[in-house]
Amino acid sequence: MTELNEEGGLVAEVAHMTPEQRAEHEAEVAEAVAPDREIEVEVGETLLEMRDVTLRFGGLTALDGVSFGIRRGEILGLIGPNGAGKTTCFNAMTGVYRPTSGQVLLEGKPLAKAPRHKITQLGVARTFQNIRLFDEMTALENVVVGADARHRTSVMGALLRLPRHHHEERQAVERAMALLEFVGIADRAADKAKNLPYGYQRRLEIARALATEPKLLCLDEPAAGFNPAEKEELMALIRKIRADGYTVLLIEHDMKLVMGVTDRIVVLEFGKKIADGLPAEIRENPAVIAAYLGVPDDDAA
Ligand SMILES: Nc1ncnc2c1ncn2[C@@H]1O[C@H](COP(=O)(O)OP(=O)(O)OP(=O)(O)O)[C@@H](O)[C@H]1O
Repeated sequence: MTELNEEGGLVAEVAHMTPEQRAEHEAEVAEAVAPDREIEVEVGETLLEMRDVTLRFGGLTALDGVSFGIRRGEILGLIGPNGAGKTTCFNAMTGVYRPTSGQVLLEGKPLAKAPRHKITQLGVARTFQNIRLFDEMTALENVVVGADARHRTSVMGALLRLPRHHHEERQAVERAMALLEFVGIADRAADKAKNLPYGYQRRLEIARALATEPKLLCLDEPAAGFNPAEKEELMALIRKIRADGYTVLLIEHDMKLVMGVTDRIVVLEFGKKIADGLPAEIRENPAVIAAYLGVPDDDAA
């Protein structure tokens, strides 16, 4: 695996590897990225459930009796025209907003009034439409901070530099490095987030969300501003994340990407769920076509 030397610099050995060594190395990285997460539900069972969720902002009903489940191990697309309530769904799942009525359940347990950091600990992580990184921190530090949400050592332990804290710190750095490699930006680990190219910043957001070892990873328009080649790479990364055992919920405006990468799609319109099915079914669904009528494919969602 790529390692830190004593000065904290990066020693990248990957470039000199044989194809066999590289495959073995990639398997090691994938292993480090997905340590044993304790997930109670089996693959294919409902991991997170939105149960009849209504969310009002004053007189505006952003979500209106929305019900759907996300199954463990799937890539679920959440689409709908602008203002349909997609981001509000994310916000309801991650504790930013409380449903006016209805429930969000993770592994069958209601999230109820759990605060945001608690929901992160329980296993729901997200990225944002507008990138939110610590600009002055390095890429590596951004990921280590993300992992901190799961750290067991107390602040006192850190101050006293207890051996366990030291050990955890080292583990956190190694895992963060593996995460950067996994998303394909390890070569810029030591650069400040603000100096990274835009595509790298988006990937860094994903690495940081994965650092919390989520059961569910929610990606909010991860391809915004990407060119076609970058979109292809992102699709490959999302598939790789799922292959590593994660469950993914994806909000995305680009129909080609959504249709190409998801197993199932839920469609919202004016806060209501209007369809839920396989990509091929959604593409043919008259209610969905009507919702998007007049909107060219590439601009839709
Ligand atoms: N904090 C808020 N206060 C008031 N209204 C809000 C708030 N957040 C969202 N809304 C409204 O709720 C509705 C749903 O918004 P939401 O952002 O969830 O839609 P969206 O499907 O994610 O849209 P887009 O594709 O444009 O991001 C919109 O009418 C929006 O203006």
